[in-house]
Amino acid sequence: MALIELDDVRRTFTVRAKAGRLKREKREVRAVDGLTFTVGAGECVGYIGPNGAGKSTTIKMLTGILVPSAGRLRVAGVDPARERVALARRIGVVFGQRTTLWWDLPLRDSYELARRLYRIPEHRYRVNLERCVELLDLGALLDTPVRQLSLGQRMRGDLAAALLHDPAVLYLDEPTIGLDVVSKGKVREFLREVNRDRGTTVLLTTHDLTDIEQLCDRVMVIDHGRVVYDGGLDGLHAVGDSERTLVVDLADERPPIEVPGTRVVRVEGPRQWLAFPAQQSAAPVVAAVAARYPLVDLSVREPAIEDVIARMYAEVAIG
Ligand SMILES: Nc1ncnc2c1ncn2[C@@H]1O[C@H](COP(=O)(O)OP(=O)(O)OP(=O)(O)O)[C@@H](O)[C@H]1O
Repeated sequence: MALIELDDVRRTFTVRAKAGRLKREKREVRAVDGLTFTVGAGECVGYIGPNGAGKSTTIKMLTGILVPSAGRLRVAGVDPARERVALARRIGVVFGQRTTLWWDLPLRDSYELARRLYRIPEHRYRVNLERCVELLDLGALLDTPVRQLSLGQRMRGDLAAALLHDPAVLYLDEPTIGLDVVSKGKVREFLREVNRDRGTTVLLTTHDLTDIEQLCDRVMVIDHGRVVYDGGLDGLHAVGDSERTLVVDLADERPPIEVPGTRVVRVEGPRQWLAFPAQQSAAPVVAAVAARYPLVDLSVREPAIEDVIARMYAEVAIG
């Protein structure tokens, strides 16, 4: 069942740009330019793209904050802009950059307010709160005012607040931004649990590609308001022509070695770096090196997803 459905959704903004000393001209910006896709129940989808690609505009339309200029949009069967109250019961939203919690209130009171706002049945509220408190390690923080929480603690508090009413869909906008490695790990672990065990559908916007690697089976890349890639991470490597690297420690220093299907990209003493296409298995390359040269050690390095996407953006810009 599709929980998020977009059919040729568009959103334009009219901006006034300076044209000469006194004149101002109206110009149309196509922030979202014909998006058509669906997200099925239980999926965790990474929604990524360069700055200004149209990600926030999409999320704002999905939360009913912005009305599309054209096209059809449904979230859990609801038209977001027309049925905002019904939608609020079905979605949870977490913005890494700002909190939905009451700044001066202890976490506990913010949650109590959410209970009343969403009219969450007492029993369900208690079960959900207990679960979030345990998984997010919030027990010692419940009586602390939000303004006294660290960024990582506040983010964990926000995640709990977004899930108390059992939403079917969770939108996450940069949920790990500014967090240290340990806090990022905790947030990701929790999100994995929410997606896998509760079956909550997740749409995740992030510039941190480790979030995507660790959480999402499907990635959508958007640029200039259009989908330019929709598929798995592996496929993204193929589209971006990415390369893996075999790092070999030879028994002695040599000029760049010659192995079919690879090229030496770096030499440092007896260590050489051989690049080969990411979709290709490393096994034949390893076998070919071992058959021709005396080896001490070797390892394979995966391509950085950042590089893959940068290449893809470059291709899109050129094409
Ligand atoms: N309220 C607005 N008025 C005019 N133009 C807007 C408005 N909101 C967004 N835009 C324009 O629409 C385009 C898409 O913006 P959007 O914020 O959706 O991108 P984004 O992918 O979320 O970028 P980022 O990664 O920087 O957050 C940009 O060109 C932006 O300048």
